[in-house]
Amino acid sequence: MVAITAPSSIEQIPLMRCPRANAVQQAGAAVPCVDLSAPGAGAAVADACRSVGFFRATNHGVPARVADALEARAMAFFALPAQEKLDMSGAARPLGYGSKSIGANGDVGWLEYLLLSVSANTVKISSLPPSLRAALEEYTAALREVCGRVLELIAEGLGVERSLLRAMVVGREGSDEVVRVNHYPPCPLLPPVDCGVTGFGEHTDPQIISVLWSNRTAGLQIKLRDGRWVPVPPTPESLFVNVGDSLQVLTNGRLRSVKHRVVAPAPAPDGARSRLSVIYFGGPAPSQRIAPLPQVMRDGEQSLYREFTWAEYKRAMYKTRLADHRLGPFELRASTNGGNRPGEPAAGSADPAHCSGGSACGMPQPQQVARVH
Ligand SMILES: O=C(O)CCC(=O)C(=O)O
Ligand SMILES: [Fe+2]
Repeated sequence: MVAITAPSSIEQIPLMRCPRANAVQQAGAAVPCVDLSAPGAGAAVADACRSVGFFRATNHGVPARVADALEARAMAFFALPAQEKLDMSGAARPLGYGSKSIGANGDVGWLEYLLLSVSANTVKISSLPPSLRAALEEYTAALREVCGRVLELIAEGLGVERSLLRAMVVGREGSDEVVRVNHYPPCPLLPPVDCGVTGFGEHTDPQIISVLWSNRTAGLQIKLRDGRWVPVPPTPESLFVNVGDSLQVLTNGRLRSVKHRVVAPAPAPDGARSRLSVIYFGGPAPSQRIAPLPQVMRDGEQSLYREFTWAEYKRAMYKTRLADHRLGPFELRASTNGGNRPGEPAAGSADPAHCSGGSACGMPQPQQVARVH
């Protein structure tokens, strides 16, 4: 989840360098898949969260009709005139309806979205169409169960008490549950070869975990530990689980939050479909202390992070850009590369993942952004 501001008049959306077509075939293998109902699922989930920070979950127990109903209601909402969408949900500050502008600090993408807080299983915005609200509430209730189950499996895989992580989010009074519905219409711009138009810029999710569903339209990519970006093939019958920054801290870095991003759907001769994704973000209560859990630490192990509360981390996050290494200021080890994650390029240095300066896409500097109006 990221902070959102009101739609702005921003006219330029950055391009990103995309994995070549042959990487798409390898991608399936790079994304771990865990059957949540299988014996040994705890070890498999913990392994995936250690090695990639992301996995595809099957046998998750959410009936297909729940996501299908939400997709239909959400697409009907996004088809409304912009003013009606704004009147119904308010401009995203950070909650509400937003278009192209993500957060308060200049991030832009080819998308529109609804960002909603859900507590006591009630979507907070009462002026949304009742059928959309009902679909969101049913979906959230189902996803909360998946989140709880995954957190139990992670605890089991880490060898700690089963309810330890789950209890921070599920059934905890005041926990910070947020749902985001992202709509990426087909983008009419033709980016240079091996590039795409940014749908949602690279970031990690700050919560404990997030669970994503998408329709059949591709676009999500994750960054592997070796620095390669790989596309995540969309499978609407599966859910995708992201390790968030808070879980990284709670496990003292054993599990690592995954960088991910979305490339906007390209125009296709057969008429590309919109991408629709719905993400449930499992965040703790604002007063929850986030620090390495004593239960996961070995004797004498040093904490890699200073303790903070979830409210403190959220405040800090609202001041940053999507791609910033937001845990940097909370790390206890001296940083040697300007607050970026170990092994990642320092801010402002050439990152081969981006279409920058012309080297990646053969484009001169001023054209590294796409004009959208
Ligand atoms: O839309 C997607 O597929 C992912 C979006 C995302 O990462 C987010 O909303 O945090
Ligand atoms: Fe995300």
